[in-house]
Amino acid sequence: MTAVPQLPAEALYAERMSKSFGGLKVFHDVSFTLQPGGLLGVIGPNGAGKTTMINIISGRLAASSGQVRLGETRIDGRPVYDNAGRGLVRSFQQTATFSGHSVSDNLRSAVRFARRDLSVLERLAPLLEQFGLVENWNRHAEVLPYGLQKMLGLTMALATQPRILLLDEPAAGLEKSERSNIDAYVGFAQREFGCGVLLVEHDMELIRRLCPEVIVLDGGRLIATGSPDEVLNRKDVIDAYLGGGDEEDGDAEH
Ligand SMILES: Nc1ncnc2c1ncn2[C@@H]1O[C@H](COP(=O)(O)OP(=O)(O)OP(=O)(O)O)[C@@H](O)[C@H]1O
Repeated sequence: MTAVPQLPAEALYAERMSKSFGGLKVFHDVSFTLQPGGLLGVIGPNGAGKTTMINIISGRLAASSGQVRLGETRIDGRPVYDNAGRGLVRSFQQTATFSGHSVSDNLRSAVRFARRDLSVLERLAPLLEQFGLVENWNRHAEVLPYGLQKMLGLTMALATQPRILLLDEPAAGLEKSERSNIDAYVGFAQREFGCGVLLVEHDMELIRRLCPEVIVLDGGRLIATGSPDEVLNRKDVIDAYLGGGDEEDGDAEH
């Protein structure tokens, strides 16, 4: 196998990102920086704009104004496979695996999508073993239990050998007992690939465990930045959650 070239470690810059759908402005002037190897949590009630933000950063949507850069390169609105080749990938809230294809084929597809070398799968071996994907190597993705499908989707994101990883509610749909897999996954991504991780999540226990810093979105605006304990004690953040009626999993307690 040929050696996999290491992509440069570059920071992700969101600069006054805004997004409108027709006359509806859903995202307003949001700016932040994610350093290489860093971990930034993103929280906010339902409809706050978290998924829209990931759609813009991953290239699926162009910002209406402002921009997103990876190092010096503007990436919002660029083809998703282009950004994956550059080392930026996202995971999906729901599972995003190919039905009718084995675990092995799904992972190989992810490698090919980002134009990487298959040797990257060797680097993933400890994680594949830990999640129970090795013992299901030749089974079709759709017959796996939901939690395993979710971990396959997340591991496919890592198979693109990313430097910036955008995680859209990785714990959604997982049993409480399965959620420590997300801790292991994020730790592995940072250690093995030096990933900068943007973690969108409703599970506040997970956010508190993993994230030194979070940003809070509400109504498409960035309303707070700080440590999870700092922001979750702020009145405007508490009001945003109470107003938003987000009671998913009962996790947004303060
Ligand atoms: N393609 C679209 N056209 C019109 N409005 C949209 C579109 N996509 C998202 N929106 C609106 O943008 C706002 C933000 O939605 P988004 O899905 O980004 O929120 P979210 O914070 O991810 O919510 P959740 O936590 O429920 O996943 C919502 O009001 C939504 O209805």
